[in-house]
Amino acid sequence: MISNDAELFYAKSGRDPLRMPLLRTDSFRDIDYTLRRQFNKETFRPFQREIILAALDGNDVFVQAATSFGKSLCFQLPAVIDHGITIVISPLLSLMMNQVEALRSAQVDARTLNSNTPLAERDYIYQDLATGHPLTRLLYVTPELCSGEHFRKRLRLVHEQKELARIAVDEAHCISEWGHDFRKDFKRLSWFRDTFPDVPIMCLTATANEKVRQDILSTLGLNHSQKLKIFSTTAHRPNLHLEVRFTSDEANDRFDDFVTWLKGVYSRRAEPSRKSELEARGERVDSVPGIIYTISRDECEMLAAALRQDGIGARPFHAKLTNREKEETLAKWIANTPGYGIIVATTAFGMGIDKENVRFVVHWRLPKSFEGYYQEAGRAGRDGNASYCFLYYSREDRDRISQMVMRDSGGGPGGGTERNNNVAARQESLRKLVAYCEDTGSCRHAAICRYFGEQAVPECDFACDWHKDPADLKRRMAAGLASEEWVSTQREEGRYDQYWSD
Ligand SMILES: Nc1ncnc2c1ncn2[C@@H]1O[C@H](COP(=O)(O)OP(=O)(O)OP(=O)(O)O)[C@@H](O)[C@H]1O
Repeated sequence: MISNDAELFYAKSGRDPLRMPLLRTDSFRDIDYTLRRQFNKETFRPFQREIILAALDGNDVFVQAATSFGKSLCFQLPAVIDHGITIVISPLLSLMMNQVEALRSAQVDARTLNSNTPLAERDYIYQDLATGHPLTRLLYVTPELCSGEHFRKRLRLVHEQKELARIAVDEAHCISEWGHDFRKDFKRLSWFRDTFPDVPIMCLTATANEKVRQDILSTLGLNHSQKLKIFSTTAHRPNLHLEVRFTSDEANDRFDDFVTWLKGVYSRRAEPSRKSELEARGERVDSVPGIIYTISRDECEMLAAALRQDGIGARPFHAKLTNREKEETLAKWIANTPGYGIIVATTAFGMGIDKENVRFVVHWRLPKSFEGYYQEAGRAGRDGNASYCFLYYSREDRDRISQMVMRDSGGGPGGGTERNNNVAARQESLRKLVAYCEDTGSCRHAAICRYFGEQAVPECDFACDWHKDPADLKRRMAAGLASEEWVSTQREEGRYDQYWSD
């Protein structure tokens, strides 16, 4: 039964009452006011307004947008305005926790239900859902939890009361077996559309090619939706300066090269005019927030220790540290605490990290996928200021990483179409990343946009190594890499069969 007020609202807004749970009043639809009051932001970024209005109009929405675009706001703001609860499905506990903390400090009743949730909080959330009229506005959950009958029963109850406002699937590329981060449990999210055909779904990702996008839409049952709105914006991040640095096992010069670069940055920051500008912003001359991605725990620990010995504040971050150690490192890094300028991380530290002033991201080794490279580099420059992303590439690493990708996928094809598709997709993604590294004839930004299926060539204001000096790029590659002949002899002798444990 829909109240008169609500009927009036629907008549005014043109929204279909059967399509959406009840709403509050018209005044709550002042999205600019909510942006300022609740989210403490002055203006929408390009396309955020359109996406939010499409969601508030009860549409299913697919959002593909660059890293740091501000995708979270696109479901968080409607969740604050709409009546009922929004369920946010997210693959990473750290990502959920960061978002919940930020929302709670903005006075939004957001919670998370996952394997780490304390018992008392878990009980509270289940009781809140059991009322059918939950007070929680956003509930962050893992895809695994959504498969459990206990949780599903509670959601049915909430839905019967017309209080299930929306399902938001963050990092939606994890749904697709054609994607780099495929998670089996994301496939089971088809349950939502099957069970609640009237509840809108929003899915968001920074890394989907056409095949992945189609897979996401069909898995979630959105491909035949009459009310689907697709927003696809460029992957281009113009403020990131992209560079490949070539090396080899024999040269083994990453450490010296990096330290020389970093000390050069420190001395430029120490110049009088720059120094006073930095100090006015509360920044230190000899500390630049950054992330170095390594491929293994051992390398991560050793590199952080070596940098500290050189007087550079660097801390390791990997899956084997205790939760307490990880939380402390992250908090101190975010607060720009002396000694915590650089995080040396394995890929356990990736999606969703949202520190605005990260000035560089270095890939110490070749990442395992193109998407992983883009996601991780995307942690840099989230405040829009110029930031550096460089990747150390060697052909020996290329062969080792290929071995690792084969090993991760169980040695190759065999074991079901889904798995075979994923193995093939991951190998293809790595192949394209290798081609990107060895390409000395085109803009890095253009190559990234091409990878994600964009036709238009983005503008690059000398923000990549090719645009800066194409001849130097060619020269550096020729001088820096081991020859294919050498690498293939070594490979035949099994020299690259050993790989790292991550
Ligand atoms: N309209 C806005 N005005 C100012 N800041 C904004 C606005 N929208 C979002 N932000 C900020 O931009 C940052 C990035 O947002 P968010 O974490 O949602 O990015 P994202 O698109 O999910 O990126 P990624 O895919 O890289 O994780 C956050 O710090 C967020 O608070």
